[in-house]
Amino acid sequence: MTDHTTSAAHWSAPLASSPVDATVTVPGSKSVTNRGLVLAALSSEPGWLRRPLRSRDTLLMAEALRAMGVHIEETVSSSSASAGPGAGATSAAAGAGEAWRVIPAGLSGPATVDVGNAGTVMRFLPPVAALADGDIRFDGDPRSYERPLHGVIDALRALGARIDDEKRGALPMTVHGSGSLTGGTVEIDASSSSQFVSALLLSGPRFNQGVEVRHVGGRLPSMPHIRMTVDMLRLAGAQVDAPEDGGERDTWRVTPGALLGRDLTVEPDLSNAQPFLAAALVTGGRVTIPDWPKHTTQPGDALRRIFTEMGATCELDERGLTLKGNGRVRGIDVDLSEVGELTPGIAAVAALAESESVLRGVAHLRLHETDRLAALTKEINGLGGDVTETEDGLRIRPRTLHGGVFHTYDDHRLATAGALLGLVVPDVQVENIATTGKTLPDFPALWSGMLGQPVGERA
Ligand SMILES: O=C(O)C1=C[C@@H](OP(=O)(O)O)[C@@H](O)[C@H](O)C1
Ligand SMILES: C=C(OP(=O)(O)O)C(=O)O
Repeated sequence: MTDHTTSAAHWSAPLASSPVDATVTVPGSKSVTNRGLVLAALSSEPGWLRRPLRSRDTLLMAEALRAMGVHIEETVSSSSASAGPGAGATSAAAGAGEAWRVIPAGLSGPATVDVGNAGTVMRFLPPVAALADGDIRFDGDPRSYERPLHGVIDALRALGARIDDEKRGALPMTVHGSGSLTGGTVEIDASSSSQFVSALLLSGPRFNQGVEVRHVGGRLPSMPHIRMTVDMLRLAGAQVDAPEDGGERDTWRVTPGALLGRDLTVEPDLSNAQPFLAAALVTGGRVTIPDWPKHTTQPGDALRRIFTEMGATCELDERGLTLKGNGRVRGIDVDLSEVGELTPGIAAVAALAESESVLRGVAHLRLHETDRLAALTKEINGLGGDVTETEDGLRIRPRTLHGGVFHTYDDHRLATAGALLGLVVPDVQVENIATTGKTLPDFPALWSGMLGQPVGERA
């Protein structure tokens, strides 16, 4: 966690005056949208992405692919957020009917890619760049220089790519694409990010020999995200052998072959549904998220189990997922390795619980948007909490919290965690709420809408 002193305006988190009762339509999944864009760009024919997420991370992905020659046509509605038909009903930017048409073209440089602080862009695109004809320069936010990338760089070199990485294993760097990549078998240590594996698999069908990726090293985090990669590759026509099909442990094989243009509708982002569901849990209210998929590889689906253990009841039916709270929140002892991106939101709920929580298996969060373990500890304790960092997670003990500034370190999930605390703790000021735009466009309006407040009243 770097010391953060930007003077971005503070946002007065609205306090819930009564139990939340709302239906909240959340925008599309970041992880599905960015995989969908990459696969469509590598296809042999045009495809559609319907209800894509339009947020900083996905717009950076689209812009980067355009810079390499891909055509992406957008149908965008005029308003970015609107209050729903009644108090407490609200919908988001990526409304139904919006779509991106992706028309692949010969990938070429020279081009520059701004990765921002998007793990999916900085990891998924270097293999794409290796397939381009020309130099592709990668740069991004200062934090992107600190996030691990060595697994992708070393693997691409082993598979035949030429890369100049001035800082060795990190951004900024230039991939000298030669129009094709040999491919083959490669060993990587992906214990710092599952995105290393996903990155190599996504472009694998286009490598001359395909790719076999073997993870060697500590525990691989975020396995559902790797399953998402495998599922989406198969949907696009790729042949993939994965460990869950009885294959070798920690080994994936992608056969070379053409990818097909698809018409894909993006699921709502279940991890971004988290603050809204948590709002129902901590206020003893009720929130429904429409279009919650019956089957999904998104890690956010684990919220049904985790929040139930923390005291909620969850019901999945034709209206979507409805979570009800009863006004009491239990602590939890849980391994979050598979669903690391849910940690900030769970930590915020745990800080409001009646009993102790232990969150385990998430040491790799120290290398996310910020050092999330240090940031959560400092900020929750800054509001009077009792959080200690463990080797691989957090221990959170019940304490009565008070108001104050909740710093967010350019981390969207820190910002939504602060908003949640401010729902029940008076006078919480969240620093730089706009950072939520990394994956969740216009969060303040969605939050106000959930509370039945006129949009923008508190923003
Ligand atoms: O592939 C993906 O879409 C993601 C994988 C995970 O990354 P890590 O394995 O680096 O945690 C997750 O935390 C991130 O938000 C999205
Ligand atoms: C870790 C996250 O993002 P990224 O895709 O930048 O890794 C996240 O969204 O929680």
